[in-house]
Amino acid sequence: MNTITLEETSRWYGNVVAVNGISMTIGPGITGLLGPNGAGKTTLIALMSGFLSPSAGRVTLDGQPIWRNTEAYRTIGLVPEREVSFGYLTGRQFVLANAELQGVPDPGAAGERALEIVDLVEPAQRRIATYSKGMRQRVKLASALVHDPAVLLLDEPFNGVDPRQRLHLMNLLRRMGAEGRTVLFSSHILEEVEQVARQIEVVVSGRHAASGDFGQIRRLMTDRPVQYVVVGDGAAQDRALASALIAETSVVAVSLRPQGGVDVSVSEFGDFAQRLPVVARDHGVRVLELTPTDESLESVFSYLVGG
Ligand SMILES: Nc1ncnc2c1ncn2[C@@H]1O[C@H](COP(=O)(O)OP(=O)(O)OP(=O)(O)O)[C@@H](O)[C@H]1O
Repeated sequence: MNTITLEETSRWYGNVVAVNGISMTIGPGITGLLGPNGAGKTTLIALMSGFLSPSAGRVTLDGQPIWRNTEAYRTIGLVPEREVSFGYLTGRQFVLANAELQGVPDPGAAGERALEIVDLVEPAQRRIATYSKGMRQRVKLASALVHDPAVLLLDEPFNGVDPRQRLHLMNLLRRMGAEGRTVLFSSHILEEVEQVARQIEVVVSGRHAASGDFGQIRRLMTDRPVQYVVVGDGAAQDRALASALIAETSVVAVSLRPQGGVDVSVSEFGDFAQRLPVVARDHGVRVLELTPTDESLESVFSYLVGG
């Protein structure tokens, strides 16, 4: 129930392939859609919410295609990434307008209920233009909840939101997930996704790169080969360290840097982190610095897709 399925789904814009043959299933509970900027997250969410038709493949809700399916639209709530452009409306007016558009039986009551859920009843008489970033996210969430959707899709809901509001939003999502709704939110930050999502789907360059719980994804990301610079106390120490480290099973390559320090390629970080202090001590080397050299999220992601 309330399961979104993508089968070999692609979406292209002219000759740009934004989503490339993705198959995945999103069921009840919270799923994090993780990927760097431009990975295709917004396009995927637009496909799942029926805003875009797939160029190839199928996107279904409980077996029924979502595109142009009014029934599915009644089941899905969407919190888009873009800001509410009606800053001159009060929060209440905005949420009410959405309740009316959804055609719910009692739009006034539905709007109030949604404002209550996101804890915005009191500021609801103020214009949205006066809201903080976190409040603007919450008013979008309220408007997505007016028809009590069983499926909730949120595009980068934590972007630019301050830590306190972020916690509030996370708790809200947790509650929605615990109620048995299917909740999917996108993010480019692993830590953010880890904190709330039961299941994580990673997309990179329009492709489905990995899938699993946060333990599995974290392991994939930390167990990849990583480059470090280790700096000892002087050139002789660097040399001693280099020759000692190459004997370690977690080390794949070492080379001395002309400017000082040793470049070390590590296949398994956990083991290396435990062994480095031991090796340094055994060889009388003082380690002054240990720095990862390719820790950018992009390098992590490109490793996951084998790039
Ligand atoms: N309307 C469009 N026309 C042409 N190309 C587009 C269009 N929308 C998105 N793209 C391209 O498709 C790819 C995926 O974009 P998408 O917005 O889905 O990624 P994203 O993961 O949501 O990224 P971001 O977090 O930066 O929004 C990008 O290369 C983007 O430039």
